[in-house]
Amino acid sequence: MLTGSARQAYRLEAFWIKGRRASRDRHSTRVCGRRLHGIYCDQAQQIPIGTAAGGPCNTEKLVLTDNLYNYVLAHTPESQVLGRLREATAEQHAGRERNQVAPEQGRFLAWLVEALSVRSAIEIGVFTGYSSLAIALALPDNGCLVACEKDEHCMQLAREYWCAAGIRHKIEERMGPALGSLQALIDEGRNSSFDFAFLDADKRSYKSYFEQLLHLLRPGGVMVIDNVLWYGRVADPKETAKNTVALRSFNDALLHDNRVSFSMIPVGDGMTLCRKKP
Ligand SMILES: C[S@@+](CC[C@H](N)C(=O)[O-])C[C@H]1O[C@@H](n2cnc3c(N)ncnc32)[C@H](O)[C@@H]1O
Repeated sequence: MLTGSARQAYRLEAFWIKGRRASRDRHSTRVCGRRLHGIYCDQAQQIPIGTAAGGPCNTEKLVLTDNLYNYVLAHTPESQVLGRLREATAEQHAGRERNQVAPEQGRFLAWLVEALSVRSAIEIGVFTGYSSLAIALALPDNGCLVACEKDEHCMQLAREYWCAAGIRHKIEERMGPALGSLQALIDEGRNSSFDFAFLDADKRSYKSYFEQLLHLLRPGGVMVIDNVLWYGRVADPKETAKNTVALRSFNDALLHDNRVSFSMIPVGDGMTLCRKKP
């Protein structure tokens, strides 16, 4: 039984559950069945590396049923202000609330920020500010989140809740197309100054954002990239929409990128955690 904001979140996330289930089913049969990528090399250690798709994959796979997802939500702490923002987004941006990260993803981001002792963070794609708020609440009082967004309309709700949560002073807004905002940060000499980045904007620009964020992250810094499974479509060759193709290409390119180590996690719509190698 869910209460209050968790129940609301559960309703909002119903489609995520479907997307994730489809993704898992397709992923398991496709990925376990054949080798998807060639051998590449971990330059740090000069060890040839294949992918986990190369051999048998008999590990028991967990199907995230509605009941189980309900259980996950019931064990996902969410502050009241985050719950209220979720409800306000559903009311004021009805039909677009799926843009928000799921509650367990917000919690995961906040936990990473705490665990990695992040002081300076950057987010690409704010929408109504749910993930920004989760990150900023987890930052120390003198921490900073640079929040990049182009849509002034959705930022109004974000600002309202950042103020309500008492974390407005931690947020530096960068309004406008994010490629320009990131280039401005690079030009201002903020290279290698960020501990943490969260990428959640237009999918076709992910490769460009990734390159810019690599400049801005310090060595050892961590970047989290959202929607890497794109409702399971990345694993379905019949899906040829531009966003799907872009995400597939982004995921493939990472396999050969020796500047980072990474791990793809099937949480929400899929998140990849990347660490810039020192
Ligand atoms: C998926 S939503 C972000 C959701 C947010 N991270 C959350 O959890 O609430 C993507 C956002 O990226 C923004 N966006 C898309 N293209 C952009 C661009 N070129 N520059 C800046 N923001 C962009 C959209 O306006 C939208 O608000």
